[in-house]
Amino acid sequence: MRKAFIDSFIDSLKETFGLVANLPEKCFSFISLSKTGYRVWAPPCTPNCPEGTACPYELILSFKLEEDVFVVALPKNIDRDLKLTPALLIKFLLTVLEILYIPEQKSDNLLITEALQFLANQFNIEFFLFDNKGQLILSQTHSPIQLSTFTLWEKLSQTGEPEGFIKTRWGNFYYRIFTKDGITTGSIVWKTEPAKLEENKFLFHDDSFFTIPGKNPRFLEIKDLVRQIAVTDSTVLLQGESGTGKELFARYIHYLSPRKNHPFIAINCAAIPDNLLESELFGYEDGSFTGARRGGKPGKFELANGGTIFLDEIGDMPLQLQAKLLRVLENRQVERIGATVSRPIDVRIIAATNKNLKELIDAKLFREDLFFRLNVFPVFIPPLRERRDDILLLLDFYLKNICLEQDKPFKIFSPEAIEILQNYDWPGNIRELKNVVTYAVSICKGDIITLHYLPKYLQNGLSSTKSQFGEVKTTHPIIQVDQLKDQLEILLAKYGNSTQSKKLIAQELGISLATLYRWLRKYHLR
Ligand SMILES: Nc1ncnc2c1ncn2[C@@H]1O[C@H](COP(=O)(O)OP(=O)(O)OP(=O)(O)O)[C@@H](O)[C@H]1O
Repeated sequence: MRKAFIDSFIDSLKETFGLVANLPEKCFSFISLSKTGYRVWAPPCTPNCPEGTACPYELILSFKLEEDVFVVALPKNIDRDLKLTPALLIKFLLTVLEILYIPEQKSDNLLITEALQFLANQFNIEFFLFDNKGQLILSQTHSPIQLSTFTLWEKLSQTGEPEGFIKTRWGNFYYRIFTKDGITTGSIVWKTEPAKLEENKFLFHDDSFFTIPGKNPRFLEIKDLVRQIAVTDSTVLLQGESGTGKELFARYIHYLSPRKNHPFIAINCAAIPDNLLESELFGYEDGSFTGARRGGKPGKFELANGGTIFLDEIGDMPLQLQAKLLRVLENRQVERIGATVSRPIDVRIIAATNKNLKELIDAKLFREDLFFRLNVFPVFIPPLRERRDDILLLLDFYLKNICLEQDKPFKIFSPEAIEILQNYDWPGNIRELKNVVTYAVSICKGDIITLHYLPKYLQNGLSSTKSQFGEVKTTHPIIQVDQLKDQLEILLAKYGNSTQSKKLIAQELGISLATLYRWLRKYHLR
């Protein structure tokens, strides 16, 4: 058991940090084990170490397994410029905890829980580790205000998702629930310090957390299909309006494919002038044209070798290049401009377009044979207005994401703002939604994003969006009610309970005092 534990632990270290170094012999004289059999060091390990702060390691873990002593060191600057950040540590600890978290066998987790506490301390992370019944196993807090773990656990129990955010009066928390064989074994909740983008990036962008939000049944079917296609080597043609997520899906496919550790190269065929597109795609040989770089230059196809090339806006590719692309697809070889020989390539092709390729074929602007070559796996991504049930989810996703990026406390939308956003047409799809949330978060100083903080064109468009999409729904079950109640609680905490305070709250919410009293009665807040 212990051996398996250590093996998984080291595997997790490697997986998270990419590299785990073997410590030089000379270091061992400075490293001792504690009575408990392990120790975590932030070098220098002792004041006597001649290396001192010049030590090339960020962190050293030493531990004894039966008679063997293991020392694992994380180098400070490996080639990809690893920085030991709180986010990276949490990711690592989550990986380890998920593999090993067995509440009944706490002794086996001693190392990791100690390490967790040590690291939390080093990096100022506040966290709480619960067992499956909500009992606190381990915690680390710095807040002068004592956080009620009961409240935290209660909120956690209501979430229903394996990971996500909890907003409390004491700050914002991120949580992760652990399960083993489908049974909840425990959970960890940690406070998202006023997050720095770089440090928390992994939560949203790192490969191992790669996710495409969306719960609409049609969208889920597409995600399923894409997951199946991803593991094959087939060419994929992604179709959908601008901003629907074609590039995101292309990256998703690449990440899920066996090519994931090789390059993903994207090129937008519409953004590059026709005369440059050819050399960008296929490269050129030395001296093949005036101004050509000495020694020649590889094209995107060569750069993507072993990986995936994403040809965005393929409908805009000039006809003469379409012929050349067709040859690449058929022969799996590229010929640089000016070359006499072809080079073999091993590249998966994903193409995307927001145009109707059939119409372009009819207009003789797109080659039919190329279309058939590309259209091996067609994927249609629906516009946002056809999956309205995802609007709230995406708003929520971006709201949290952008608050973290901008280092701001979490905010919520007022019911009126949600009403407008929910009923808007979103011609620019998710890109537009993301921009609207970014705009609102940037200018809103309070906790609640009211109508006032939406771009003017949305504020003015209320009546037209109403008539365009029929009756505006006035309730959005669960989320809206929860949000409204939370929002009222926050404002009461902020302004107090007096009549004067309520006037201020009503003003901030843009509602009448009578409406505010009605809402307070409804949620038993007065
Ligand atoms: N399902 C989704 N969930 C969250 N964000 C998404 C989703 N789909 C797209 N996005 C975001 O929306 C923006 C636009 O996505 P993307 O660039 O992939 O769209 P596109 O269809 O390729 O657009 P275009 O045709 O204009 O190139 C990106 O910031 C992307 O991260």
